[in-house]
Amino acid sequence: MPERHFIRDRIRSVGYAFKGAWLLLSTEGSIQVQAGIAVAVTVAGWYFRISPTEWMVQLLAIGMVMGIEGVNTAVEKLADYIQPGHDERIGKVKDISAGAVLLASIMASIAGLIIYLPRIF
Ligand SMILES: Nc1ncnc2c1ncn2[C@@H]1O[C@H](COP(=O)(O)OP(=O)(O)OP(=O)(O)O)[C@@H](O)[C@H]1O
Repeated sequence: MPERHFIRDRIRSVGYAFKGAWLLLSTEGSIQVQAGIAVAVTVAGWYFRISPTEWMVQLLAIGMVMGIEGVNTAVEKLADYIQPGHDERIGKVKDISAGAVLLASIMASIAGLIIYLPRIF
């Protein structure tokens, strides 16, 4: 029964993904800081009664930053496994991966300023 296998395999994949998300959140300092910021802006969203559109932007920004941080963490771990010693190419791969997190974080911060600055000042 290929359909049954398909569904069972998808459920198993979601289980692995939850396991990975928990591993990320419980062991990685960078994502824990981002999770803390996510909680803070969620509280701010309730406090300032932001609009449904602003909620969508905020939630997408949180997901974008934390998602890219997760991929960056995976790239770093894979890089360390492939090359535990010093290697210029590995350094570049890690820099680019960290740069992706930085770009997402800058854009998310600007979106946050657009939402909250008019409410604070
Ligand atoms: N094997 C390596 N070869 C060359 N340069 C490296 C190597 N590992 C790390 N680097 C350089 O050091 C920087 C930091 O790497 P590191 O793996 O410590 O990342 P990090 O962002 O500090 O990660 P974390 O704090 O989550 O462990 C990289 O962006 C890269 O420039």
